[in-house]
Amino acid sequence: MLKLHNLSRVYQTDEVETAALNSVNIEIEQGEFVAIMGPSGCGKSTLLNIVGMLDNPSDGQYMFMDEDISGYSEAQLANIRKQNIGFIFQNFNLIEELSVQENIELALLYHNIPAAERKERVAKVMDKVGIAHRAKHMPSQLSGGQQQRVAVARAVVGDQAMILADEPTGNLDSAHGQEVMEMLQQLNQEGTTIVMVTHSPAHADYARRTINLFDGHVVTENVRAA
Ligand SMILES: Nc1ncnc2c1ncn2[C@@H]1O[C@H](COP(=O)(O)OP(=O)(O)OP(=O)(O)O)[C@@H](O)[C@H]1O
Repeated sequence: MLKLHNLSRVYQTDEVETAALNSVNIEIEQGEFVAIMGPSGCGKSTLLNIVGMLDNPSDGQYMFMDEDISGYSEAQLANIRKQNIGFIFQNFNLIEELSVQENIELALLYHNIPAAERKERVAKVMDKVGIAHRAKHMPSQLSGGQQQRVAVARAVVGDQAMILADEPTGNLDSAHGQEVMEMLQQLNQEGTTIVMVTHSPAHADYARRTINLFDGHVVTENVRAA
């Protein structure tokens, strides 16, 4: 699915230079469920942002679906991203002015899908994540667990091949956190590639492989026995 080769990301501010990622080599196969762990500031979010094409590496190569996207323009990256990648964030990132249904449908507006089919897809995915009974609610009228379910629906409604989740359970109590993890597990079993940053060892256990970062380096990788 993707391959990072000697990839680095240096943040340059007035006085300091921070190497958030330092010559990282990572390969992720299609259909994998990978957890990224490590202490605060080790580069997890930076890594996820680059993998999600929201940020560019300072150095190194990024191959996505056998394409070297390292030198691609913003528009080219946006195109690949919209077709292939869904995002789930810790703070849900729903649009407050739009209903549940509209938040999910928004992800399809980039796909040139006729309105009737959009409605059908949105209805199907709302059913799947168990939020159909709240279709007309606004995000502020939902619990955190429900909001994250909407975010999961939005991430997959376009048949995205890969989901990037940045601490998806970070703002949820343990019961709702587990619900979200089970949803991700189910999507993975259906073939979606998942890359998830987490601080929770219990939630990392849902992944088949855990990549541990420290100071911008990959320090260890553990593969869970099947
Ligand atoms: N926009 C920025 N400008 C300057 N430095 C940055 C910027 N973003 C991140 N950094 C620095 O890069 C390093 C890696 O940050 P990153 O957010 O990737 O870490 P993280 O592992 O996700 O941390 P956390 O678990 O606390 O979210 C940190 O030292 C951070 O201070």
